[in-house]
This record gives sequence, C-alpha cells and structure tokens, in this order.
Amino acid sequence: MTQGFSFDLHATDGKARTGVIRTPRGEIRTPAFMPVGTAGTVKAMLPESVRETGADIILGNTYHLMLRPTAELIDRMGGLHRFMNWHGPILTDSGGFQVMSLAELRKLTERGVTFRSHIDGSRHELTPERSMEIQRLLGSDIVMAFDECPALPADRTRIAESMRLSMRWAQRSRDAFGDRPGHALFGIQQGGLERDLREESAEALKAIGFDGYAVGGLAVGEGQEAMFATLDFAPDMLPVDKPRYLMGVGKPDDIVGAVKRGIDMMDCVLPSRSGRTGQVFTRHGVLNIKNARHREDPRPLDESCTCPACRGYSRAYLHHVFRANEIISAMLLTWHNLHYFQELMAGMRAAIAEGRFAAWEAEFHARRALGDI
Ligand SMILES: O=c1[nH]cnc2c(CCNCC3CCCCC3)c3[nH]c(NCc4cccs4)nc3cc12
Ligand SMILES: [Zn+2]
Repeated sequence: MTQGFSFDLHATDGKARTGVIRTPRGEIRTPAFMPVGTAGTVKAMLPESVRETGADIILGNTYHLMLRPTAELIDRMGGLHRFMNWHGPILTDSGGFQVMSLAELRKLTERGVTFRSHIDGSRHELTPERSMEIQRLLGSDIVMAFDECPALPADRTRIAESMRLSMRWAQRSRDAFGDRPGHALFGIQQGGLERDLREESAEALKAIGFDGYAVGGLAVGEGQEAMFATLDFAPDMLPVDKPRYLMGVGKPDDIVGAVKRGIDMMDCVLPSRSGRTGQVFTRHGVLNIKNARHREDPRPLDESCTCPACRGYSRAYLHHVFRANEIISAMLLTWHNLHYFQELMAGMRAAIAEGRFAAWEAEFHARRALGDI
C-alpha cells in the first residue's frame, strides 16, 4: 500500500459503500463526485466556490494541459495545485481518452499514440511513460494509468485486443510511475460488456497491483441498461478494499445506479457543461432555463436548494441573463448544478451510513416523477 494514501470503508448497505480516501492533501468522502477542471479551471467557478459546493477532489486534464501551457511550465510554476489555487486532492486522467476524442491525425501503435494538437496542429506523442511523467510534473495526487478505451459498438475481437493492449500499458504505467509516497496510481479495467474479458482484465490489474481501480470502457454509448448490467458484475471483480472509480458517469440516475452497484468515485462534465447550455438539475428532474415558461416565474430553480442561485435569484432572472448571454448565467447555473450533484452524493453517503439506501433511492426516483418543475 502506498504510504500516505489509504481507503477506509465505514459502512455498506447492499453493494453500496461509504468511506473516506485519505491523501496528504486531504480526505475524499465516498461515494464522491469529482467536478472536471479541464484546462486548470472548473469553468465559470472560483476554486473556493467549487470547494463550497462540497467537492473534496477535482479532475485535471492531462491532454489539454500538456498542449497548453505544457506540463513543464506548470511544474516550473510549482505544480497544478499552486498554479490553479486548488489545494485539495487532484486526480488527473492519462490523456489517452481525450486524445482519441479530440486530437487529429492520431496514430495508435503498441508504443502509444502520436497525434496533432487540435489547438495548433503541432505533433505530440503520448505513451504510458510520457503520461506518467506529465502527471508527475502536474503534481497529481491520483494518477490514472494510460489506457485505450474502444469506441462502441465494437466486436468482441476488437474489445479483447484493445483490453490486452491496455493491460500491457497498465504494466508500463506501473513501472514508469515508480514509488511516489502519498501519490496513488489507479489501474483501469476494460473488456466492454463481456464478463470473461472483464475478469481477464481485473486479474491482470490485480497481478500488477494498484492503489485504486477504475471501471473504464463504459458510458461510451452502450446505454444505461447495458451499463448497469455490466456494473452488476464488473466492480465485484476488483479488490473490495480499494476505491472503485467509474469513469465518465454521469446523469444523476446513472450515478445513483452506479453507487448502488458498488462504485465509490465518478467524474462527469455534465453538471458544468450542461449548466452553460441552460440545463438545470433539480430534485424533481431537469429543466432548461431558456424555455419561455420561466420568463416571469418568480420561484427559485429549486425551493429546497441552498446554493447562491436559489437563495438570491428567480427563474425569471436566470432566464433573462441566460438569454442575454451574461457571464453571471454560466456562474450561477454551474454553481447550482455542482451543488446539486454534491448534495446527491452527501444524501447517498448518509443513507448508506444509516442503512437506508433502498428508501433513499425510492424517494430519489419518486421525487423525479412529479409533474411540472
Ligand atoms: O475507459 C476509459 N478510460 C479513460 N477515460 C475514460 C473516460 C474519461 C473520463 N473523464 C476524463 C475527464 C478528464 C478531464 C476532462 C474531461 C474528461 C470516459 N468517459 C466516458 N463517458 C463520458 C464521455 C465523455 C465524452 C465522450 S463519452 N467513458 C469513459 C471511459 C474511459
Ligand atoms: Zn440551487
């Protein structure tokens, strides 16, 4: 076990778990939702505001930061925590997933991926070794192994070959990561929706040994039913005493279903990105503030929400500033959505600790069935 990094399980309720991940930069209450700080910022939010929403940890984005301003510059500035003034834990992704979805002229080989920057067309290479170096330069507390996530739909042969490549890259990530007390390296399980391939991947990762284990290869278009069917068996293949991180999830009901199946950590751009498009998450479901029906509505977004948007502003105002494309619109809607996602996590942590997760889940779904929100 990497010293300075530990995971304490406090309670379980069915497959749902609640606990704390301890790191030298602070504790992470699980189940945890991790806001995405793409290019060194959680868009439209000050770091202290992100903290106020209840987030214990944020994500940093290796792909964006390696291109601009470069990991070497951030290292010379004292690392990402100092650079962006976020002094809690940071998890950085390996860059691999973003390369495959954002970069141009990508070339994938056993060695890694070469690509051209979507910003200025410059040529770059990402390998397990380079990804570990970049994440070290950023000063990341939780480092993700360099993996390949196959785009679905893909046939079983392609999924098996991709998973086996990711397992070879997982070993190279582990070897290159070295021994960094207080810093953790997470492996990523692949294998699509196939039970035997997921098993082979889990066994390979456990043989290498990681401080935490991610369930990758999901939330890539398979749909919620297939994702939950896979989560009915995949997390159980991973060590019970280490954190389990489901990558890229998700909508509130995806998050609840994942926690119910034993997931401890999740990340998603949804609350921040959709906030900027006017999509608002409330306990009664989703609304879009640009809809004309909010034009003269004096009510807050959510009567029972204590965030600054709900304490100080009406839907009519938020409708106006959204339509006028005012900067405060992105600020208030992002704050509200991040606050809502953190409230969701806090509600589940308490429910699991008190052995009433099933009742909490039933109420979560019932609230959303109400009519006009
Ligand atoms: O197997 C995977 N390996 C590695 N990363 C994955 C990610 C990216 C997780 N968020 C990274 C963040 C780093 C900081 C910037 C923002 C992303 C996934 N995201 C999704 N679904 C959501 C999706 C998002 C886009 C297309 S699908 N499935 C994923 C599967 C994997
Ligand atoms: Zn609110």
